[in-house]
Amino acid sequence: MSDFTSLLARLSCIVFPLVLFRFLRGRHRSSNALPRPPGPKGIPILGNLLQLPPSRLWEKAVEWGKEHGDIIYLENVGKPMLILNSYDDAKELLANRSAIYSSRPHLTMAVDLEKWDWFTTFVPYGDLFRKHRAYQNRFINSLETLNVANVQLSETHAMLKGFLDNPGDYASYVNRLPGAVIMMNLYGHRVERDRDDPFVKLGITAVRYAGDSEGYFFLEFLPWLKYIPEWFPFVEFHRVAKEARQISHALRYELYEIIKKKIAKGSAKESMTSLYLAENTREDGSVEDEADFCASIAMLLIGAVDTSVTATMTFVLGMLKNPEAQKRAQSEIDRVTGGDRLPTFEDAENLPFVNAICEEALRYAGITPFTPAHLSTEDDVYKGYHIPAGTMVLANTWAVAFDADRYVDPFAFRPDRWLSEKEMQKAQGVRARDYAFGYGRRICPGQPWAEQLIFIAIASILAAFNIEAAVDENGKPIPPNEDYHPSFVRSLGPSKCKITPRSQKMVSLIEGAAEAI
Ligand code: HEM
Repeated sequence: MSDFTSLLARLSCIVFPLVLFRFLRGRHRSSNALPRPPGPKGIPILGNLLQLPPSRLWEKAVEWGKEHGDIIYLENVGKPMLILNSYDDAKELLANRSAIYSSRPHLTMAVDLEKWDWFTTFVPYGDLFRKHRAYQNRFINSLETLNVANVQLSETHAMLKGFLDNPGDYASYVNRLPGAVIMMNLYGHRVERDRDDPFVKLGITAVRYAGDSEGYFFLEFLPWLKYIPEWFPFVEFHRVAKEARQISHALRYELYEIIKKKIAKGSAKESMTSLYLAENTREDGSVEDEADFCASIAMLLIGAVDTSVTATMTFVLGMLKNPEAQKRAQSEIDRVTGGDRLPTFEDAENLPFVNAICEEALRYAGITPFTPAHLSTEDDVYKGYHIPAGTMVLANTWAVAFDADRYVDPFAFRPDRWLSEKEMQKAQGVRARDYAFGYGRRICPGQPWAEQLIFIAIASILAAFNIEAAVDENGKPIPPNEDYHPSFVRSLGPSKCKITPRSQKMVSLIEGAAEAI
């Protein structure tokens, strides 16, 4: 955001009478009600708007929590916002009371200007949301429909081959994996091994644009600013919105149209799209409910394309931070596979420590530090506080994941925490998978797909490779990269490390598996 726009935003709200009117009306109403939950004191009219940091609000909320408690109430230009720093509150409001906490706020930048209105994450609770869910659940929650496991396994083997051929570039193979699987599931589209796929790239770009739209939060509180004409000097958001609109349209329709033609020629592989078209193409060639179907599957691409990458990159980081855990997991795998085959999904139940590593990667990664905002649709009372209808509610997953009252040494990568009865008692049985995927009716529909992929990716890497810190010119280990990019979906770049096959046997197993793809 340019300084000018920011200044304009702040000044104009002081003179804008409608805002003043809303503020006065809000104050009058609240005087008769129960108190709002505690939170940092704001200033007249703007409320807490100027206290919101440009990024890492989740960390600021932890700081506020020390003074105000786990439930933090803010008001930004009269718009109520609630941050929930504890798991119990998030579960109570967003899951147990999900009948009234399952909508989404209307976002000026993302929805009005960038036209991500078809993103499931931005769709308010109602018929359209239910329709998206029905399409998504049919294929992604019942993984057998498209034989997802086979695709996940063979693309994991392609990743191992990449590690073998080009270990220094391991991050690019980790990045490729979920995109390759989901493209095959959704569209029957094969992502080439050694080339950037334009559609996966489109998906990643879309996540970036949609995530970055948060940076224009002033538009959410001063939505009339969107009417500033495009030619107005120094107004950057219109340019960004224009780019995003093109990406939004391309993502929703372009690949779908290509696949539709392939299907008509009989040259496409079975996928969510081919099954849908087979069932829903009318005699005149038109397709039932096409626009919403396109939207709900393109959203699955968005959901899948980078979230599991952060978990797998965090796993590599974890192995560099905790080499003992790596050795222990490898011995566990060798006991189950005999060291002469690659792991399969059926091995999962016999690999508790590997599962604990997956869980720790999910916790440590803090992939979505805030659950995307839920919106309350009715007035509510909680713990003696009044929560007005229309409150934007953010569950602070980052605060829960690194809560020292729940987890011993939360900033250490310690998979054994999930296997210790004593530590699980302290954690009150709350596992990373209980909060990493959100809550209630909006819970992530891709959870089973993601957990399965993360397991097979991590188990396979552990079975086949040793991951060690690289050393500098003085022979000292180079510290791993822990610098997560702080966005709506956190991401982590590669560390300088050595990735070497554990045995000649593993080399030939990987070569053989890769040839079979
Ligand atoms: C480790 C991987 C993943 C994590 C941590 C994750 C996390 C989340 C979270 C926190 C939400 C918001 C839930 C809420 O508002 O309460 C969400 C929503 C969503 N996720 Fe995921 N996700 C992951 C993988 C996936 C995958 C693989 C897919 C698709 C195959 C997917 C598709 C979606 C969709 C469509 C939504 C929107 C749901 C809605 O607004 O109702 N996600 N995810």
